[in-house]
Amino acid sequence: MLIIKNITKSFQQQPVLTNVSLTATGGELIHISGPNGCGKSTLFKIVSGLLLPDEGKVELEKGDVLGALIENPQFLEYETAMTNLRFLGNLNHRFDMSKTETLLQQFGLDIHNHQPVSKYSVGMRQKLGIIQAVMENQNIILLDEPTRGLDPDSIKQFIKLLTHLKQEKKLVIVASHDQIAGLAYDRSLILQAGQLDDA
Ligand SMILES: Nc1ncnc2c1ncn2[C@@H]1O[C@H](COP(=O)(O)OP(=O)(O)OP(=O)(O)O)[C@@H](O)[C@H]1O
Repeated sequence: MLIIKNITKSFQQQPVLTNVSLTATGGELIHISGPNGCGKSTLFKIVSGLLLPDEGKVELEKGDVLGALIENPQFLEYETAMTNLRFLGNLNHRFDMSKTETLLQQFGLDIHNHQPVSKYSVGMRQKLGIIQAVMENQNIILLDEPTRGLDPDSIKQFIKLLTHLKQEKKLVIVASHDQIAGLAYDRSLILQAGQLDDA
C-alpha cells in the first residue's frame, strides 16, 4: 500500500505541489495526467525518495519494493543492456536472470546485443527503463511517460505487461499526457495547479 500524505513542494518559492494526498493499494492501475510542468515527475521523485518534500510524507508498508521510470532513464553508457540490468538488480540483491531475459525478449531486445547502451535508440532505452522498474518483482511501480518513443508493437507489449502486473496485484501508477489507449485504469487523476484531483 502507498500512502501519500499532504505533500507540499516548491522550487525557488514557486509552489509545484500543494497538499497532495493519495492512498493506493495493490492491484490498482492509476493514471495521472496534467499539463507540462504540473509536477508529475516531481511527485514521483518524492515518492521514490529522490527528492524530499517541504511538507508531508510518503508511507509504504513493510516489504513493499518500489520500481520507477522517471524522465530519461540513466544507464552506464558504455556497458551493454544486460550488464546494466544485472548491475541495477544486484544493488538490491534481487537480480533475476531468467525474468530479465524474458522481459528483454518480450520487448524485442536482443539479450546478446553487445552494443553499449549509448548506441541505443530513444525507444530501446525507454524499454530498458520499463524493464528495470519491474524486473525485481517490485510491487509499487511508478511509470512517467512510459510509452514515449515506443513503436506500436512495443506499446501492445507494454499493455500486456501492465495487465499482467495488475493480475499479480501490483500497484501501478502511470503519469502521461495521453491515456494510452488499451489500458483500463481503475482511477484517473489530474494534477493541476498543485492539486491532485479525480479527472
Ligand atoms: N530541480 C528543480 N529545480 C527547480 N525547478 C524544478 C526542478 N524540478 C522541477 N522543477 C520545476 O517544477 C515544475 C514541475 O516539473 P515536473 O518535471 O515535475 O513537471 P511534469 O508534470 O513532470 O512535466 P512534463 O509533463 O513536462 O514532463 C516545473 O515548473 C519545473 O520547472
